[in-house]
Amino acid sequence: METKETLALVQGQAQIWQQMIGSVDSMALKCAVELRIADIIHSHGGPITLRQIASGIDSTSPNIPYLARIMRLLVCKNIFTEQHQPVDSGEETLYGLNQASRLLLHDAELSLAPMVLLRNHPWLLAPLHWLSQCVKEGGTAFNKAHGCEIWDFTSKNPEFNNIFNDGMACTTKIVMRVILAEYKDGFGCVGSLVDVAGGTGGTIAEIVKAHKHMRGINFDLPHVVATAPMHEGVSHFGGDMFESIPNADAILIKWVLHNWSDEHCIKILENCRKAIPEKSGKVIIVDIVVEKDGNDLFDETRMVFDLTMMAYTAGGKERTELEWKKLLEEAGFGRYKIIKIPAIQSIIEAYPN
Ligand SMILES: C[S@@+](CC[C@H](N)C(=O)[O-])C[C@H]1O[C@@H](n2cnc3c(N)ncnc32)[C@H](O)[C@@H]1O
Repeated sequence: METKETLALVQGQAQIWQQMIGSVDSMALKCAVELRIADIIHSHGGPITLRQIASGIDSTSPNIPYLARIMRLLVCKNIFTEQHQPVDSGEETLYGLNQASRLLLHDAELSLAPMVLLRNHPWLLAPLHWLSQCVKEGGTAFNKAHGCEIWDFTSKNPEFNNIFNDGMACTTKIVMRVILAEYKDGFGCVGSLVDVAGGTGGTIAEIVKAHKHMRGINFDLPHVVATAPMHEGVSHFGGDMFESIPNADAILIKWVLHNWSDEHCIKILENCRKAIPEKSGKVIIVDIVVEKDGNDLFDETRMVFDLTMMAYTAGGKERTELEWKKLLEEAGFGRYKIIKIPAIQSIIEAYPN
């Protein structure tokens, strides 16, 4: 009979093994995206055999046993489906798409494939090896790994800049679908909207498309807007949010403040306040609100995001409601409202005093 101690030893091992090899799961996911496995299955219009997947891979001699092992893990992780059908020689396995692998399609309207490639890029994985050093002596893991801060790195490295912007743009499409559905009234009376640190303008383009009365301004660093495509109803503006922000009725700032320390956020939010009307203006923050004991589908992911902010940015973090309240008060926003949406982020509307 198993004693309490042996049971605890088994359970403890299982927990640690699972946590220890979690990075292999991410690598298998990256492998599937690089090999375009979801796209190959999709192009056949339904579940296919391993050989059919292999024949779609960009290689003259794909290793089918290796592919089988990758697929076995991804089926076990519920990323692809598996079904068995009888054939003359026994049975064969057919691999299909589900709600998760459909998000790995490269050319789909909604895809997380570019984000999988960004998050698992060696340039973003390297800083994670420096976490313990950061705990011992402070500093930024990204800087320790690469010798500069992340925004200097993106400005000097066009390849990483593109990978970064593509990753951001694909998640924008997904969260924007939710925001446009859940926050229609919030944009209704806004005549002009600046998207602060809006990347290549995908977010503001979607909002202007849905709210034709609105004038959209995409604001980001000059090297980012330099590569941004034209969007109808949107003008691009290159600049530095720590200096000044173009004037508008309202400001959107999505997935930006979590990159910065409280001191930096206060400076950005003060510049936001100067750019909007004192009485009718509002700042629409789209960012994570951490709930330690929550039971939402994204709660654990939100906490992991906090560690990535710690690794990649100088002082960035995911904040609890109390931390947001304090930050907004210090930047001169006396009132705020949190609107929960079915996404990793929430909407925080902040009004000037
Ligand atoms: C995490 S991305 C978010 C992009 C976009 N808001 C989104 O949700 O996809 C942060 C953005 O901040 C921009 N950024 C960094 N420093 C900035 C500054 N000083 N002024 C304006 N934009 C800045 C970066 O270029 C990048 O596009």
